[in-house]
Amino acid sequence: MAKGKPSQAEPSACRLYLVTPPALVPAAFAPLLVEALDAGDVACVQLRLKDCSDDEIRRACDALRPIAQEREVAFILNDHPRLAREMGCDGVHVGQGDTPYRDARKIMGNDAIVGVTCHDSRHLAMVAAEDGADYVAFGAFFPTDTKLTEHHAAPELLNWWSELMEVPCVAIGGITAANCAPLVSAGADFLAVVNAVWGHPGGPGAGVKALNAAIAAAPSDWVIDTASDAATIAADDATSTPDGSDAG
Ligand SMILES: Cc1ncc(COP(=O)(O)OP(=O)(O)O)c(N)n1
Ligand SMILES: Cc1nc(C(=O)O)sc1CCOP(=O)(O)O
Ligand SMILES: [Mg+2]
Repeated sequence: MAKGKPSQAEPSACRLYLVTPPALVPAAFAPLLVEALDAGDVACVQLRLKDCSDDEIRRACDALRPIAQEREVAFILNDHPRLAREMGCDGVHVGQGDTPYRDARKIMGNDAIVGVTCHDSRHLAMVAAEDGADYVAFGAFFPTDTKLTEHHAAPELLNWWSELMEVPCVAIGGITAANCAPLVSAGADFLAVVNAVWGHPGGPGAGVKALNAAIAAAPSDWVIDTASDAATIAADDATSTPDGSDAG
């Protein structure tokens, strides 16, 4: 995953960020990961195993990390900076209840990617960016069955962030090919998905293709429909920059 911010002039600069299912059998999952990564454009893969031992995570890293890195796709481990460093991952993702960003950075070193969950909070995102995070993640944008979520983010947050900040932003939570356009148009640099790829009825390759196509087709301009207080997108030259106090 490129650490620099993609050009604002390219509406399709938004890229896919795959997050694994929370439980998997590495030998069975490896061909599915190959299928997904060979189907289209993917910037990075996050290994997100919940309720697994360190050794189970090590075994999954050994099986899956080379598949991503051989394809120049960044391999990021969720939650575990020490394991991420030990296992040669390209980065780590930490949430607000995990190892604090500054400790994760010390463990991983300056060249690694360290991303931070910021829920729907402008304040958390500003702090993470000022501390040096490589990306901030906002969510959940839509209902999801993959994880119990307490926070709900709206596309306006992505638009505000991308107008103001250089640090890339990741959108996560219930994102599908059918609903992702407003997030792309609002300025998301990456769309992080689980079920839209691993649960796609046509298989993960079809999931990646559908998301790549939806990202490419998303309108480039962002308009707020103030009458309904909902974010709507219009493919015209109008621009709007929502500005307000921190909701988070
Ligand atoms: C890209 C991305 N964004 C958010 C999360 C969620 O992290 P966290 O809040 O720590 O919750 P868990 O994923 O650890 O359950 C993420 N993993 N990745
Ligand atoms: C891991 C995770 N974090 C979220 C957050 O809001 O921080 S939502 C989420 C699950 C994303 O899975 P799916 O694409 O299947 O909805
Ligand atoms: Mg976490």
